[in-house]
Amino acid sequence: MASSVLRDARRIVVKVGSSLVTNEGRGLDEAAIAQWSQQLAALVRGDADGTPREVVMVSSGAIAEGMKRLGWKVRPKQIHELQAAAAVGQMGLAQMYETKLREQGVGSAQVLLTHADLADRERYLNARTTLLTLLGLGVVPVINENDTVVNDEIKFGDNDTLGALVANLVDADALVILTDQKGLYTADPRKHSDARFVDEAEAGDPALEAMAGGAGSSIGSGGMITKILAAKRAAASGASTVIAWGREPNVLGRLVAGEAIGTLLVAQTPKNQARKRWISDHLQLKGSVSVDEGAALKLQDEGKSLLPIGMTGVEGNFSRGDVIAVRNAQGEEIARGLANYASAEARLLCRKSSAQFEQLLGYTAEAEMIHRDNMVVPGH
Ligand SMILES: Nc1ncnc2c1ncn2[C@@H]1O[C@H](COP(=O)(O)OP(=O)(O)O)[C@@H](O)[C@H]1O
Ligand SMILES: N[C@@H](CCC(=O)OP(=O)(O)O)C(=O)O
Repeated sequence: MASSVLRDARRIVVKVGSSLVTNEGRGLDEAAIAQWSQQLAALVRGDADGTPREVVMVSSGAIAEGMKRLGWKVRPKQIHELQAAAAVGQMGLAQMYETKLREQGVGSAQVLLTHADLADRERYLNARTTLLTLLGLGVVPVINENDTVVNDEIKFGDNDTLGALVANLVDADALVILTDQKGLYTADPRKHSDARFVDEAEAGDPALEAMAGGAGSSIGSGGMITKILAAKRAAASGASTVIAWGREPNVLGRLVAGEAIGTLLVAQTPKNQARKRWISDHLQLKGSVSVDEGAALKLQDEGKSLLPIGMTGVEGNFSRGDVIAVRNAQGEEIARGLANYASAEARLLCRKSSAQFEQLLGYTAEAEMIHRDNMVVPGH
């Protein structure tokens, strides 16, 4: 089991912490970022086994790098000073990844997200679509929190949580958290010399939370507890997590080759099942669309997406990203999922082919009303 989790993963979110990226605050570790970029590029190209993988990098370090650039020795307490430091440091961070990935022949993209972006259904779908488009283009998104616009109450705060939410967002198969320890120990190894290493456990096992202490350095935030909770969150969409030492030579390449490195926290629910459960459990129905017999068959028998051409009517008021039901000609609910178009637009698109969307709406977004990845059809 253990060795196959990363080997079988096709879409991977990698998270690196501030202390690693910035050499515990001494400045961006160019050699380390070059190493990770080389490893990310190898995954994207599929160097190891001929299988290209999609990778998202979640990188911390903006505040630590900004503090260094501003000549600040002590981490400020004021939130606006932290935000200023993050804005300064993010420039260096993005530039460094861009340069190092380009040297490897791989494109990169900067994506800054907030909690509110992922809590809002429409922004969630927009972020998801953009990231999936980037991944499809073979580009590595480099993500950080958009520190400029958030305060303490609505901050992810630590990027472990952000990494897990990104794993949920893109339906990653695995989350790899690179840090300054070899993985999880039974207690903080900086304080307990007798702490034992944990090779593998179930993500979400409450016993893990008792093992984890806070951040070990003055640079990182969160410590192990946020990594344990991130693994639990990632597991909710079916992604397993590995916590490993970021300076382990070729750590990413060796993980996807099946080597057991670091601590593996295994997701208990398979990916597809987890996402579908999330769609059916967590979201309130905002409306519905009725479909003809042909569309109903495509959904129920062929597992296809719902296209507007098969829609005969739209009920209720909903926005892009809301959960809606799909009803057959008899009015029975046959599926539910995330709407790509708001109800007003959906009404215009009924019975229309995607070639007509631009003329009707003035723009084209997705060809589907509900993409099959965002849809639950009972029995499938
Ligand atoms: N049970 C534990 N096992 C390993 N490390 C732990 C544990 N509890 C607390 N830690 C601390 O967590 C630190 C890593 O978290 P953090 O400093 O936030 O790093 P990052 O910037 O990579 O997120 C380690 O250096 C370690 O001192
Ligand atoms: N977004 C901020 C803070 C993120 C942060 O400290 O996270 P981490 O070091 O991973 O615990 C930054 O880039 O500095």
